[in-house]
Amino acid sequence: MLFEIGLLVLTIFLYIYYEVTKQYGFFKDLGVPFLKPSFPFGSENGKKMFLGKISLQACNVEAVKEFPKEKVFGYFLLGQPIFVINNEELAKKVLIKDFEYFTDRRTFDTADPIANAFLTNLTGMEWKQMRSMLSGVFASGKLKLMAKHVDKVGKNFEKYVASKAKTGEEIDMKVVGGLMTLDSIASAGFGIEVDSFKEPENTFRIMALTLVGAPGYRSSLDNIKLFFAATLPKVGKFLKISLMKPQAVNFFSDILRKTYKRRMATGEKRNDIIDVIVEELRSTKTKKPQTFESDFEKDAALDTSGLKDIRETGLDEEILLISNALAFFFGGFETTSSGMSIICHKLALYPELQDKVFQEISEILGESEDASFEQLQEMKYLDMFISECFRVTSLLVALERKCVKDYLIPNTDVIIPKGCFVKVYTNDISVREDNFKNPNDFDPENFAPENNPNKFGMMMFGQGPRNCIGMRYALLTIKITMVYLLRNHRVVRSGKTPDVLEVDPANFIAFKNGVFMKIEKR
Ligand code: HEM
Repeated sequence: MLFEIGLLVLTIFLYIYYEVTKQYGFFKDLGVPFLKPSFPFGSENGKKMFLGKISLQACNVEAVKEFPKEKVFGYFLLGQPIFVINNEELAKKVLIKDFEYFTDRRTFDTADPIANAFLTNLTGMEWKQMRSMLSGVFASGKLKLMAKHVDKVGKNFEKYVASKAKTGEEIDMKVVGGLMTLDSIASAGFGIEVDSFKEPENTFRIMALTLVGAPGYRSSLDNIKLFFAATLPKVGKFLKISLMKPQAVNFFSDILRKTYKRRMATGEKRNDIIDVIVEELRSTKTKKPQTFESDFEKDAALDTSGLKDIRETGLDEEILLISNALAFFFGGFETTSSGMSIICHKLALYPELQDKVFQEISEILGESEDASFEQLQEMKYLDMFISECFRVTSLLVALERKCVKDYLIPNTDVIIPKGCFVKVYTNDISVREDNFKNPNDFDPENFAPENNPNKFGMMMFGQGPRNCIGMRYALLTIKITMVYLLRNHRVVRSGKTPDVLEVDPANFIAFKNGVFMKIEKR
């Protein structure tokens, strides 16, 4: 018996060894420089990441340090070859001009049909169909109606801030920004009004934290599962790995289903994401007109050839509503609160620039109690400040794409084969001397129109047709938060405010040791 068990273990080990190492000659055969791999973790940067020593971002930064002058090189994650593109022109080709070769991202093939239908998880024509259908969800007219829900939450946030100014307590902006973001999504997204500032333990919040696997709500076992689903999808599917905790999925699906049924039956409208998604689902024409409010959006134009009318696809409206609403939750919750943390950290570090932001807010708001959508659009210095925060501190240092048809890298004889992953390294583009007036300092004037900023240099929301679909909504929430934070208060450094925000290796959208600061009354 012992012999049989030993034989089985050996066979499994040999199989894993073969699967992991079979492509180790990949880059050598292509003549592309690469970071040498070793079993089982792959290249040294990948090994450090898997062992929890460095973050996902640092994994890419370390790789680039090895080949700072190469436009294209490779490394291995386990047995998976990863191309790195570290060149602005090539980056533009992969993300925008030659997008048809790189339409997909890494997907998580799970046992969960709702997660499998997330926009983030769709590929090829299915993705294009859904992206086109959702493209109107955050159009200005719709956003303006949603802004009222976020504004209400902003006022709760202001009361909370006032209470902290009185006691002089330190706050962790990642946590507080999370409360603001969550209540906004609850209201503008799910039609539910909660006040997490008063009642942080409310069921909606606990379930939301469980759903996204926020720090403290995700075990090491969950991280291992996620890792398998991302790097060995066949194993992930075989083990029936689910990305989301079933009780949280059921909780939100139930809310969405009931709300959907009630609204269908009563005709009730609240101008929130539920209404807008259903409207978009119903109004979808084969080719919807695309509207662009910036160059960033123009670069995201979708080639709509071959698209069907959504009603011909046979997809179920209720499932589409649930998966898209949850995908927005996933895409928007931790990212927006991390974005707010980055901004507030900079406000605390640069009080004189904070005064300029405040000055603009108070001039534009005047005596008005509420911040109107139009007033928010007028806040141009705030826009510049936010862009500069995201240029200097980005959540991601590289954007990932999957090559969907063999791609000959221009001016070389190297072909990126179909099926390979490519990391477009964006970090260096943000600090290139010729891209910004003052690239090495924190200076919102870098984004002043007269300084001709390189729109490609702020990659926080990605680039090209697969960029962040929620950017306008995220910026709206962030701007409302800044207005209610600063109009009567100021953010100041506290003993625990870090000089530099360091990403937590265990969670790429959280920061090591929090983002602490204090609030003072103006
Ligand atoms: C500050 C906040 C946010 C940041 C920094 C952020 C960042 C990003 C980034 C970097 C990507 C990948 C882009 C690429 O690969 O080129 C992305 C995609 C995405 N984001 Fe956001 N995001 C934010 C807020 C939101 C919000 C509020 C929503 C929804 C309401 C959202 C929904 C999505 C979705 C669905 C995708 C996938 C798009 C696709 O695959 O077509 N994000 N986001």
